[in-house]
Amino acid sequence: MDHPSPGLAEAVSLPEQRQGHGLGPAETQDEAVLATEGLTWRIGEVAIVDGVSLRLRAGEFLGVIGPNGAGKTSLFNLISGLRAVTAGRVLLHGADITALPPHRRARRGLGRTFQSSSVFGGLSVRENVRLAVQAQRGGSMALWRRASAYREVAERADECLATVGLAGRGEVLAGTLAHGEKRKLEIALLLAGEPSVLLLDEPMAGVSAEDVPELVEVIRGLTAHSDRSVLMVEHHMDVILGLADRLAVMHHGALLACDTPDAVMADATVQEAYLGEGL
Ligand SMILES: Nc1ncnc2c1ncn2[C@@H]1O[C@H](COP(=O)(O)OP(=O)(O)OP(=O)(O)O)[C@@H](O)[C@H]1O
Repeated sequence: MDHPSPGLAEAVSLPEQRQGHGLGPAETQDEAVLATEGLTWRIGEVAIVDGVSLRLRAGEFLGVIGPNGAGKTSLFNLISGLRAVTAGRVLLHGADITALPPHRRARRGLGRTFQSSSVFGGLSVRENVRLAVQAQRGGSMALWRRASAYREVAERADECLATVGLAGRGEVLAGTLAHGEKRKLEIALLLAGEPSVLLLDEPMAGVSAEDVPELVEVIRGLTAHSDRSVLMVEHHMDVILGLADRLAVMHHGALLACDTPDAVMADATVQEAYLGEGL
């Protein structure tokens, strides 16, 4: 997307907002739910993603930042299977999923939101989520012949809506939702797939300033009191600093740093990378 990256200086001066969920440092929780090893995507001679090795732990919130064009969305495309890697591996719960298509990665617990929406505007909010739950549970129309199965699907859909704060909006046509609520619905659709790892690509894009705090709280809730892990690209530094346990910084396709937000912000190489982009 074409938008200005915010400056680090602005971000550093923001108030501390992180609310840890009790995860210890890297050494005490080194079982990665998602790992990339030397992940590389080249177009001709140009490495768009260049040997990125990352580890995401259970319950962890890992933010991905970097100047425009650093390769963040491309990294997500490789992890979710939208693009085939040139080299390297993607591991989910220790299993190599590098060769699997996106829907099979999703079945194994890897959920992704897209910058473009997958919402059916002509259906109600609840109907959208019911369809997603039904798809997760096998999708056959035979499912609906059992009243109890229908009830279970409806209940699970309502749970997903409640989790994202849309409990009272089930009957509204999805196409009429404002950007902020639409993003919440997209997250509810993702939750219907019961993912253990969520990839969120710029969830605040297009959301009005007054809707941002509520959406931030919904996203914060995704890892609170659960083993769910989140990998999130976000340009709003105040938002990502308030959410992330660690930050991965990309620059020219490579991973420049991956550490606690405080350590990353103090890193001279990171500051240079942002300043080098003329910010
Ligand atoms: N299909 C493609 N063909 C050619 N170049 C591409 C393709 N996809 C991405 N690129 C280039 O790769 C680089 C990284 O793009 P990418 O969208 O991954 O960066 P990003 O960090 O997500 O950027 P932004 O923050 O602006 O969204 C950019 O220079 C982009 O133009």
